Amino acid sequence: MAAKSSDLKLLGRWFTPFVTRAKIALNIKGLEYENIEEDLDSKSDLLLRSNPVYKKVPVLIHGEKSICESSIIVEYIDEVWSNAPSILPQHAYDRAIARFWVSYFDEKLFACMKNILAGGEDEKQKKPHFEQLEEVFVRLEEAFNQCSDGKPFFGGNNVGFIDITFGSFLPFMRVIEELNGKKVLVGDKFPALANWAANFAADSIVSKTLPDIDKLVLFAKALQQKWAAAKVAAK
Ligand SMILES: N[C@@H](CCC(=O)N[C@@H](CS)C(=O)NCC(=O)O)C(=O)O
Repeated sequence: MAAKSSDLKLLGRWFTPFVTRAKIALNIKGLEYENIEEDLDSKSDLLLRSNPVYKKVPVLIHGEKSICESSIIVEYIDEVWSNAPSILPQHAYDRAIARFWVSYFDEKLFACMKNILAGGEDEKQKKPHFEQLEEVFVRLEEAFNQCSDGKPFFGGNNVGFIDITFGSFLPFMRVIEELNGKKVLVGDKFPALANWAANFAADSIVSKTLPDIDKLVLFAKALQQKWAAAKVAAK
């Protein structure tokens, strides 16, 4: 099904990995869409009407219909525009495995990364979260070797569902590395993942969709200051 840009609107915010997921999926399918930047401190009526339950971005508006939650948006895009390249695997079991890892990223990986960022300069507070991050990477290194079958991506030769959802967190991973002065996704510990990350970032569609790291570092520093001020005010 072809889509005109007037048919598709994406309510988002440039820095969020959840929005990046939707953008990569739209770009993989070659779909034109209107990108609407939301002010999350003063949400638009359109966002509040389109996602009345969570009031979060991303929301994909297709014609008159709203689709919420980033992984559901990616699945929706893949189902509606089912032309190649496919984002989800062809076989039901492989799709189940991909959904398992996508939910793992949201449960575990996102929490670790958020806790590290929230830790600011406090090394003691951040230590257990860095340890958890390493555990997550150990699991994902294994998962990559099982899913990729010797190919460059979790999805095989092309960027797929796991690649999009995990890979959208990579810019924030780089920010964590930059702010903490150390590499976390390192080739000597996680050779398959480090290689995957390089392939993912170099993909022609992904590379033009990921947010700028320098801009993201500035954003993360401002966010840390905001969190620190809120903590002081709450004492
Ligand atoms: N589970 C959601 C998470 C989306 C999310 O957390 N969005 C954040 C930006 S990163 C948001 O809109 N926050 C606004 C708010 O919480 O008020 C998804 O996958 O789409």
